[in-house]
Amino acid sequence: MRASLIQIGVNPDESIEARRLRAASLVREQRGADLVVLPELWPVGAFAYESFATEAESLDGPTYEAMSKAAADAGVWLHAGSIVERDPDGPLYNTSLVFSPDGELARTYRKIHRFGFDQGEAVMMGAGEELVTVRLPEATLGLATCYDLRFPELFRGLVDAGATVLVIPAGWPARRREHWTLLARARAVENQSYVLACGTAGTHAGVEQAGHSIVVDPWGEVLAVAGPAEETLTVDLDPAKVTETREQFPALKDRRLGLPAPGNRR
Ligand SMILES: NC(=O)CCC(=O)C(=O)O
Repeated sequence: MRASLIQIGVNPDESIEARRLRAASLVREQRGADLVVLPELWPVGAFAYESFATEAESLDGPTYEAMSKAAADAGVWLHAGSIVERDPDGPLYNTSLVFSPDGELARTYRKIHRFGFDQGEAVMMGAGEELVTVRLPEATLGLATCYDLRFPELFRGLVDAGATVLVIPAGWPARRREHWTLLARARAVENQSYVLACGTAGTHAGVEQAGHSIVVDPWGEVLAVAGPAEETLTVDLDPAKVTETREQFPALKDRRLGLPAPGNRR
């Protein structure tokens, strides 16, 4: 199973429309891959809070249009990263779009953990409430977005729902790059799953992006890692390796769920 992660640059000198066209063309170049992944909020920029409301799109908006066509032209499964979704009946959401190779919108995922504490995304967007997996012929994707990476219980839920490849689009800042790499490997090891973590390059809203998109196998080996600049990583995954790892080192079977709260035992 061939996966391509497009670590696109998000910079203020490029318009959103120009970036959409460029992203679509980069996706088309990945013909021959099974799965292509773009990062979080690449049209507007994950930290461009002041543009969230004006650039919000409906689920059939311009990013949908461009990515649906690109997926169909390339004949790939496309995790098109996320958009600022305008729900006509509710708040904005940070919503990922996954297309099948015929360009159909197969699944959407609204980011569950919003970043910013008491500002930015955390106050401007609604929180997703639903775990999302996507069945591909070779693997089951478990979806998460950026800050979600810090919440291991989300990934356990995805694994319990059958995920074998955890896909994490992000707009992660350079100043916490070590966290990004460490957490991506931790999620792979503890869940005995592939991790495809795709970040952005460039600097927007004054926040330098980490880049360093990373692909980790179910044993925690780093298969590929990008540099800080725009780059596409292409990696061959072996779906059987998930089953092998889980059988040969069956730690997931040793979980102890439902233990009582701490008592007063000495
Ligand atoms: N866009 C994000 O979710 C940023 C997350 C982040 O910067 C962090 O967890 O650190």
